[in-house]
Amino acid sequence: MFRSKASSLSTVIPLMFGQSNLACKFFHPVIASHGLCCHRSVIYKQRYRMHQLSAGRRTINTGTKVMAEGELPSVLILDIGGTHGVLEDLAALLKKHFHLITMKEFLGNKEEMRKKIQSIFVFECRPTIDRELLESLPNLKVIANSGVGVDHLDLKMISSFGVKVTNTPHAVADPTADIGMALMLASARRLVEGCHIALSPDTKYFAVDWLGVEVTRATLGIIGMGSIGYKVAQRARAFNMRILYHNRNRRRKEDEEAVGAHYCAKMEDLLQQSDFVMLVVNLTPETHKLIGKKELGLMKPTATLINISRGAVIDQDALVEALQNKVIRAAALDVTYPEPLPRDHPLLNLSNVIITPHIGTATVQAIRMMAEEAIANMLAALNDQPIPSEVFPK
Ligand SMILES: O=C(O)C(=O)CO
Repeated sequence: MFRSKASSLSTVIPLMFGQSNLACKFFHPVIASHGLCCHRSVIYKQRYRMHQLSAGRRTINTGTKVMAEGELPSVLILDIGGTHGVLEDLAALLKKHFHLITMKEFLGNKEEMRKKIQSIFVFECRPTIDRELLESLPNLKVIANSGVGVDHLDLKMISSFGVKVTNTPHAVADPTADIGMALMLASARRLVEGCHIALSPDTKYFAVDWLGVEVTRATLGIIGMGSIGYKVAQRARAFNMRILYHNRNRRRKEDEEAVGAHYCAKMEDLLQQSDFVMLVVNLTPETHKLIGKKELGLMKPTATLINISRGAVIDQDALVEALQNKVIRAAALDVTYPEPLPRDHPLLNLSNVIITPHIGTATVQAIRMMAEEAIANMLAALNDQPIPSEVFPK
């Protein structure tokens, strides 16, 4: 069922583009101070205004109509609802542009709300969207995912409803690369074990009994050299690491030289040479269980596997076996499948494993920046403007 692109928002016409950041900051210092610069009139009238949003290196222009408060386009929020300060902050940001409808409100008053909803904001990468929900929203135009990975969304099915999907690649790159580095360092230096020892009542211990390994000058193999992988390489360079990478497409020579990264056309070569292997690929049918028994067997027995992409990129049973049999030294995982792991999962009982609960983007700054990126995407989609970060089905 394809929906006509001419929606109830067909009256929304962008009039003017190109205002400077400075002018935007002048008009809206509060928003500008958070990295997003947005010129928004305080007078809610049927007038047309231009919004310029910029965060970091990005500058996104979206034309949007400034609407009466009660006429703001409605956005259905999946998985927000908490009372935590950050989420309230995020909701406040969204409320500047949208009328917010929580899933609970929607389910309690479906008939009344169905036709109003033009966009869905997916908070965190977990909640999925099914056919039934899409069928119930005749005016839905865009699903804005906060986060880069959209493997939890059926892009083909969503697109068959004429609905666009967007993500937030800019907001996630730095914090996710930071988590990759944090896991690599924590695993190398056995930080979690050290912390437990320091906290235990018996503080008589000998560091020589649990020596770590050094990250400095070691070889790091990055599998997946997109923007997050590249940010990891930039950080690793500061540790004088030898950097190898494997990617579908080789990066430009200038990019390689800037971080001193060497391309491995064969993933096997990278696995054999690396002291640390970091997974930073998207989860796709091609990368599902990319690292299994054979690949783990190619790694050095002293090597550490770090996963900041998606749990299903690793064959988890093969990983448990490899860790139990010391085929590799250790693993540090921000992602698993399922999330969270059942309490009796063997990965939770291995001393050479560190697991964090998918916190790549769990920072105050990233949550805000993801919301800003998602807002820019939604406004562009609703105004039939070029969408800064649209994701297409393959
Ligand atoms: O952005 C995403 O998809 C993440 O999972 C970040 O950790």
